Amino acid sequence: MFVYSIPMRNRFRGITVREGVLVEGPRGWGEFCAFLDYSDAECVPWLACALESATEGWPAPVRDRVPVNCTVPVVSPERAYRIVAESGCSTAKVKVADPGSALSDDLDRVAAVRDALGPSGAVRVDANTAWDVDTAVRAIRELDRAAGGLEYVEQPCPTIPELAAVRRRVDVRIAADESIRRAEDPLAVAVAGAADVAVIKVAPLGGVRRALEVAEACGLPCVVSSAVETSVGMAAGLALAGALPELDFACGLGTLSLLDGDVAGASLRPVDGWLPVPARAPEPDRFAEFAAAPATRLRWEQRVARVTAASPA
Ligand SMILES: O=C(O)CCC(=O)C1=CC=C[C@@H](O)[C@@H]1C(=O)O
Ligand SMILES: [Mg+2]
Repeated sequence: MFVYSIPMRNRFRGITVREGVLVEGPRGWGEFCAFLDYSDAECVPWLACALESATEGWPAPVRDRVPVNCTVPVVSPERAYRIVAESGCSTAKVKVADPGSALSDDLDRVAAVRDALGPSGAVRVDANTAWDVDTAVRAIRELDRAAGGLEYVEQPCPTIPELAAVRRRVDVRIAADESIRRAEDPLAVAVAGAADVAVIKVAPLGGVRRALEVAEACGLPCVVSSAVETSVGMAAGLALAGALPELDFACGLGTLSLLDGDVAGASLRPVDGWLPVPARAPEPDRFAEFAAAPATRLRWEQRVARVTAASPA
């Protein structure tokens, strides 16, 4: 079991360092990297995903490469422009509604992203549950204008009824993310008519097979998105995107660019907006450069032991 610690190039999801555990099994390597604010119970599917990669392997893919969006953190318009221009992607997801920035900052950021993409690119935004219904309706209309049209808005509000209420009042697609990955019942979203798109993440949903079941059962077009893993964990996200019967949207699997390093020399970085679907995770042959400090290693070893104890036999 390896415990890694990698600095991030930009603050994203409230963190500036990415930590996690690499586990090896008969089918190769898996990554367990649930964010530190997750409870042991919430970590159970994340560990199951890592163990699936290491011990079972993945279902056969139906495609050999997938389109990828670039991900724009809460950065200046100038930096946002450079991130998109350098990414080679034709779709960009922009983080908005961060507590530390105003709507005007978000409007400037999405306008710069549109400038970098040109008129044919796709712009999506992610509010991570930050707004109430009225604020969401107002912000979405302004962001839609500033972006020259939005592909979709991800999780504008915290609850399914709020998503449904916003969806009735705006002309932009609504994507559900937290309502799927942190929900007791990931399928409630579709039942409530609360979203047009389902964001599916392989680790929080418990692995490729479980995520494929959720995708099929929710009956919505799906977007595969990462949890900001290293290339080891990213491979499982690519295996999911590779095995989905339909792939309607570019995948949020370009997040290695958010990390200032990678445990694998064969890094899964998009080329011209595409990533290959790998048969197994790349070897973490650069792990030694990112080995976590002893106290961090012990904390993660103890977390893995607790989550293993909390996992069904
Ligand atoms: O989907 C993407 O473009 C990248 C992944 C991404 O946006 C996220 C990863 C993990 C947690 C969140 O910060 C965020 C999300 O909400 O989708
Ligand atoms: Mg999201």
